[in-house]
Amino acid sequence: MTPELMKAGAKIREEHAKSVAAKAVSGGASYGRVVTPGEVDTAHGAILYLDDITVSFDGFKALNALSLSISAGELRCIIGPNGAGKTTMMDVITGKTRPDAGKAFFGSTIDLLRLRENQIATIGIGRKFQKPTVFEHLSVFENLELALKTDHGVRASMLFRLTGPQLDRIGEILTLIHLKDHAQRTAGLLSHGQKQWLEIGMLLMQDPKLLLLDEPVAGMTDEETERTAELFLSLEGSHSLVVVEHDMKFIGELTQGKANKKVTVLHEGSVLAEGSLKDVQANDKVVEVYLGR
Ligand SMILES: Nc1ncnc2c1ncn2[C@@H]1O[C@H](COP(=O)(O)OP(=O)(O)OP(=O)(O)O)[C@@H](O)[C@H]1O
Repeated sequence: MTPELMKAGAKIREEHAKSVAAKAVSGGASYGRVVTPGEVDTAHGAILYLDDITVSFDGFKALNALSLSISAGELRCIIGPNGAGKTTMMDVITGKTRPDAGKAFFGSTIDLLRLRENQIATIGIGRKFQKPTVFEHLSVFENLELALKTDHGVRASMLFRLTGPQLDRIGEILTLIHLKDHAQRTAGLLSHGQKQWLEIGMLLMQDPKLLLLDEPVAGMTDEETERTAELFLSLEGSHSLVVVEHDMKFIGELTQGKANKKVTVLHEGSVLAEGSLKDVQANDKVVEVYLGR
């Protein structure tokens, strides 16, 4: 494929993402401001805004009037005991589960509840599930390359050739995820932690604004966990991150030195407490339902 055709393809994809987001734009939230369709409007500070979200399964409320706001560039840790509703919350944000009630906005104008799951994946929300899902038989490099092609057809993917900037981008991501020296290695031969990093790299190739990370360090060694904390801290600011985790040492590493960094505790489908790690750890209700177990 020629660079011109690739550019044209990229433009079509960009237009598609814009039109998808434009369809979901709410007039009310942005009243009085000019908003470019497809742009994530964070002028009010929030990149993600959940308001009064309720999800019921056969009458049981997995989410119970959950409200949460994540600022643009923020790294928010979410903790909570098993069954607190963390996965269900991620499912609502990514369109996998429809809530019975409430609002969910990406920026102040994109109404997530008006979009389908595949549409949400194109507007800048990347989700990493707990288990790594890399292509084991391909090399690390090929996995990252493939992440660029996800919205190409089969034929276009076969003819796909990387441009200089795309090669540079893969190089940057390889460095970021500590896999520069393993670029040609078969992904299946990587350690569990390296596979997790590779999958995070694949998400980053798609340039998401918001990253949702579900228990990213489960099964990692201490050293891998520390390096993952460094990676996330390096993304903070340029990306917004929501990290669901049980590993309190990891949460400590992510919040270290920043007393005002917020940690949210979910319990029975709602926010039980929110504040610095020190504050939530000292909160009696939190100790009772979670940390004290
Ligand atoms: N599809 C479903 N049908 C019925 N109940 C469900 C369904 N999905 C989740 N639940 C219930 O909703 C509650 C919240 O589940 P969820 O998986 O969101 O919790 P979680 O905080 O992610 O837990 P964990 O830390 O164990 O992953 C649980 O009681 C769970 O059993």
